[in-house]
Amino acid sequence: MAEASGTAQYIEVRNLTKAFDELVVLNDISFNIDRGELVSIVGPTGCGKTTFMNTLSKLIPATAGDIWINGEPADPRTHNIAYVFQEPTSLPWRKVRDNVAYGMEVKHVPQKEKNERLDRILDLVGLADCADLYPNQISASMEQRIAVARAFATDPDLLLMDEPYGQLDIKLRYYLEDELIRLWQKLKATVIFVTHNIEEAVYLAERILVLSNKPTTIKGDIRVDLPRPRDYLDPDFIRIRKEVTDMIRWW
Ligand SMILES: Nc1ncnc2c1ncn2[C@@H]1O[C@H](COP(=O)(O)OP(=O)(O)OP(=O)(O)O)[C@@H](O)[C@H]1O
Repeated sequence: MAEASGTAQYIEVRNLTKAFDELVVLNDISFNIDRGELVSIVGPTGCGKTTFMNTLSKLIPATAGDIWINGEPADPRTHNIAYVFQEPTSLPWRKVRDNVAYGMEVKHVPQKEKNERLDRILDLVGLADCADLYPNQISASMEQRIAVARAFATDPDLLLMDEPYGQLDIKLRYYLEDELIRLWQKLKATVIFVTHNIEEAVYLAERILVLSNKPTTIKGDIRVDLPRPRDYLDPDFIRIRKEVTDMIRWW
């Protein structure tokens, strides 16, 4: 039986450390996230953002420390931690609809509920019209929407997104960022979103965690209290972007 954490925090990362032999990448990282928060992680190149997400998702074991969800140590057998990678990850032999449904099948969501959620999500992400196409018949941005839709459809306890729009051109990225906000607001997911792009972090997040160089710790925890939809030219937007940039810059 899991030991209760004794606090009201939804997500608690406690003293997380990850080393590859002598190389300490994550160095005793602790922070909390409220239920339904959208938190962005930014940091210098190679500081360990992907290692951080892989450790949180339990794809790789932590050297020390742990992540707690709702007062229990995170466990992929009992918690639903969804992960959207930078590269599209659709199954080429499945139609768009069946690709989006895949996560729910793995989680054994009952048929009726699965179909209801599927219709809603396909609609929300604008994939309803191409639901019967195969991944090789749609664009890269559409494929990335499959991954995002698939993750949201499972109603995750925690949704991890590792630069999901990093490879897309800027216009598509803006469009998909707005779509992500819509999904997050409607489906009330708790999201950690990693990005290289400070502007994207300020546009999306309610809070930004700024990572240091290796051995990596949290250098800043910045609240982004701006109305939505956000305006890149709003002086407050520019101020926060500068604050984050100044924390990361090494030049
Ligand atoms: N499996 C591994 N074995 C050894 N070292 C690793 C392994 N995975 C990552 N590293 C090292 O950990 C450090 C962080 O890598 P990681 O890919 O997590 O950084 P990142 O911040 O995501 O990088 P980028 O900014 O390029 O996306 C790097 O120095 C990398 O070489």
